[in-house]
Amino acid sequence: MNRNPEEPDTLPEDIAARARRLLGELVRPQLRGYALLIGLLAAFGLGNAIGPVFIARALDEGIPGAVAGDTWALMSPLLVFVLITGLTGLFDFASTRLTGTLAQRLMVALRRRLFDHVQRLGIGYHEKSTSGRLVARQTSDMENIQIFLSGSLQEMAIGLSTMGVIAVALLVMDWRLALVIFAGFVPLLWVSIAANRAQRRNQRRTRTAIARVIVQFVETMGGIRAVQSFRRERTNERRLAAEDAKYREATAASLRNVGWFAASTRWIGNLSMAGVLFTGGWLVMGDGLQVGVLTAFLLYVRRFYGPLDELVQAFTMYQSAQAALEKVTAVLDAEPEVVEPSVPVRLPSRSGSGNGGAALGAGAAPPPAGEVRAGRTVSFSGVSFSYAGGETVLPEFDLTIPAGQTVALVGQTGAGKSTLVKLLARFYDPTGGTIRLDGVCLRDLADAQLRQSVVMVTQESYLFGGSIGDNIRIGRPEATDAQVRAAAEAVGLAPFVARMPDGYDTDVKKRGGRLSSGQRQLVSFARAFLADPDVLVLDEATAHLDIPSERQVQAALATVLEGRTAVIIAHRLSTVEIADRVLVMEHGEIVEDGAPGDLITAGGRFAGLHAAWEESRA
Ligand SMILES: Nc1ncnc2c1ncn2[C@@H]1O[C@H](COP(=O)(O)OP(=O)(O)OP(=O)(O)O)[C@@H](O)[C@H]1O
Repeated sequence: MNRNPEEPDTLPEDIAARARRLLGELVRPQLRGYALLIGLLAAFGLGNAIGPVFIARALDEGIPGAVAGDTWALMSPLLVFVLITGLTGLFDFASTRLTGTLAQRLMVALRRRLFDHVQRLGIGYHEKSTSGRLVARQTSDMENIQIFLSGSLQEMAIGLSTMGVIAVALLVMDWRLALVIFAGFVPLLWVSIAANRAQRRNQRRTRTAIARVIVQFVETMGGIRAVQSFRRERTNERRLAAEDAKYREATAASLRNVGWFAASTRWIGNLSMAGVLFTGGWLVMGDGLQVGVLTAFLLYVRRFYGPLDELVQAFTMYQSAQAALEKVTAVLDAEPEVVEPSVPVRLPSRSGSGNGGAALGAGAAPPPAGEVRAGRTVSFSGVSFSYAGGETVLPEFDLTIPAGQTVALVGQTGAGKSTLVKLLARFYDPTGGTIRLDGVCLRDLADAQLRQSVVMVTQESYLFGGSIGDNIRIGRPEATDAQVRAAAEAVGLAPFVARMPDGYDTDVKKRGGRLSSGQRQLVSFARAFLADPDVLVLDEATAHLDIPSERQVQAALATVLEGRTAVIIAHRLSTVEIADRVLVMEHGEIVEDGAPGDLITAGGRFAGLHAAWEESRA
């Protein structure tokens, strides 16, 4: 399996075989349709090929018969010819329609499969692989496969079946002339094999080159603000031009190959024609071959080599589609780094109130003294971690966070705070050791239960197209409007929504572009609160908020964090004030652990950080 998320330009050796297997899997559910298609194409090829037999009959028997007064002798083969060509047209229509339908179905299945798979690939894959490459797979590569399946494949099948039927007809009519034509096959085969090899190489290069062009485009558009702010336009233009040049080069090589292939096949066809005329003329003179048979032969030779031009085109598209399918296969072969267990373990049911969203604005009753009402116990035992191929970020460490506790993680940039919470949300699995939730290893939990139990809010605050209400409801799709409003009120989003033209129905526009980054952050807060998880992770989640908004969120946090376990990463120490416990991290290790007041009194690193923060506020 290809585990390299970068999906290198040099694909694994057996990729062609794997792509064929994938195609087989996609074709299997529609085998009947394909069988019917083969029947229609064979009928079309037969009809197409059999016509000249009746023209020969009209010439050799019909005209002499008509001259002798028997008009029917000429009419009957012509009528059959008209009937056969009419039927052939029907077969052509039916096979074209069916090809289109089958191609569409296959493409939809492939597109869905790719989309579903890519969505499920781990964060590790997406952090390393550029989204532009995946866009190339879903657009340009898919388009190439589609063009081949819905057009070129049919041309190829018709061309080949016509040639097959004609070959038989030629043998029946005159085997000596037929052999002259077949002799052309030897150089034709040699040329085809050579062109096939070169074309496969060229098309793989072309696919890679176009993907790079798309990557450039997607990255530029994704970071358009940074591009314009730092005047990167020229640099990006130069980069795109360089990628375009590579694409041009790859395409030119492919076209050169098609050019010489087409020219060689045509020349071979013309040589065959000359050979048939020469041998046929000689046979007419010396062996009594009828002129009508020779005429039919010449018509056949034209029909025999006629589809070759289309075959050359179809063959180019075939190679392009094959290269595209290989690229798609490589993505489909990438395995999720975080694997769901085949037999998941369920978390024990939570003590106290369930996930009813009781905290949302309603103000939950405090737990009886000494009892933790809800939340889950989080434990790290002998956990170590390093990103793929990288240095150790977290050396072996142990940590237990009792249910219901709010822990603040502080430490310098790069200390490993985000890495620790990414492990807790199981975006990655630890390199060593075990992380447990109420004693159950995260690896043993069903994905759905894990995502329900641990929710992470980051400073990214990604909003999807749709209304503010839709975006909050992502936290819990079945939530009522009242619950959505309660969540918004809890985090201080409600006054802002009230000022929007359509309230909760206001469209947030692309990626929430209509909202300020602070407002987007409040929406993702509301979303997380509505989700009502057992464990809430806030990674710099208040970074974009102004001081009043942050205060408001903090006031809400006191209510919302109650009854659940929370891990908060914050550079602004104001957030730490609501924590029961502070962990100071340095180089992936926990160097201080205690209640905020105790740590300040102890005068260690946290006390230093706190003093500096107090000073900055003064
Ligand atoms: N996806 C990744 N691939 C490889 N290395 C990574 C990745 N993400 C983080 N790192 C590395 O892991 C180390 C810890 O990073 P992490 O983001 O956990 O730090 P942090 O304490 O959260 O920093 P900050 O406060 O700046 O957010 C850093 O050295 C960083 O370079």
